[in-house]
Amino acid sequence: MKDRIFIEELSVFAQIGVYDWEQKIKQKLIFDIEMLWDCGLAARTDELKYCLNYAEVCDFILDYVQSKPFLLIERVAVEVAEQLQAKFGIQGLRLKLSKPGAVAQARNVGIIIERGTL
Ligand SMILES: Nc1nc2c(c(=O)[nH]1)N=C([C@H](O)[C@@H](O)CO)CN2
Repeated sequence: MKDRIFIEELSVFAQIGVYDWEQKIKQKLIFDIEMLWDCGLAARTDELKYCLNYAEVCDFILDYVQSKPFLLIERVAVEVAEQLQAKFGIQGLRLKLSKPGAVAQARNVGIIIERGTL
């Protein structure tokens, strides 16, 4: 089974950064996520309750990342991945977290993590 639900360029404004000035502002983070999910039952029944609801996943990420301050993007990425696996029963995922404003000379910087089997 290789089915995946994906989310591209989910933007959230977060209190994120290691410097004092960064904790006084909000900065944009962008999530790109692929989540392993067997879509067979949802496809056969056409019922929302059997799918991995990408809208619910997005709402959860927005609430979680806006709920508290973070220093490192590593912490955001790993915590969100662990929360998604536990809350939604996702066996495997790939999560890319971008902080596009962090380095003026770079178009983008960030982290990519994988958990479970993909
Ligand atoms: N690997 C990381 N490197 C850096 C991080 C980070 O979260 N992970 N953060 C910063 C600063 O907060 C930076 O974004 C300010 O411009 C530096 N390096």
